[in-house]
Amino acid sequence: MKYYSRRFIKPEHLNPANFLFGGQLLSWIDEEAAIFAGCQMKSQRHVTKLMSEVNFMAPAKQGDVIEFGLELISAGATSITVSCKVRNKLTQLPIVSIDKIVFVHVNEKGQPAEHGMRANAA
Ligand SMILES: CCCCCCCCCCCCCCCC(=O)SCCNC(=O)CCNC(=O)[C@H](O)C(C)(C)COP(=O)(O)OP(=O)(O)OC[C@H]1O[C@@H](n2cnc3c(N)ncnc32)[C@H](O)[C@@H]1OP(=O)(O)O
Repeated sequence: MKYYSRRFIKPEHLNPANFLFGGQLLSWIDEEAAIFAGCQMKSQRHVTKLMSEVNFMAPAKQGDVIEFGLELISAGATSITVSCKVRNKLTQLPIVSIDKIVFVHVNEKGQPAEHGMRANAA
């Protein structure tokens, strides 16, 4: 798995327990994974279809730098599946893991459309 962007945890990202808000992290993951999926499919028009179990393994806190790992798992005719891991940049300790995020390439009407890319399960 290759690690791409990094984010710095600031006060506005925290929940009442003073850890990184889970919804904020999921929003970042969706964005990072969608860009990764777009690069794989060479698509700027795709939607998130499914996220498998989200395993929050350890909290992140203010001042932490986290990084986003993404990997292509498989590709179908219109969809691709990627996995995501987020870890602490400094300690490398895992923060969250999602085995499957499915993106579907769509046409201008929002219907599934072939992305023209084929890959075997990695
Ligand atoms: C050059 C480029 C530079 C990069 C440039 C990057 C640009 C970066 C852009 C940022 C991009 C922003 C990304 C926004 C991310 C959202 O915010 S999207 C918003 C939230 N998502 C939605 O609103 C989607 C709502 N759902 C839908 O519209 C429809 O369900 C969908 C997704 C169009 C699919 O329609 P459907 O009728 O269910 O489709 P269906 O034909 O049954 O299946 C289509 C594919 O999905 C698969 N599938 C369907 N259900 C499932 C399931 N439950 N599990 C697994 N797979 C499934 C099927 O197997 C099929 O795959 P293939 O075998 O063809 O590969």
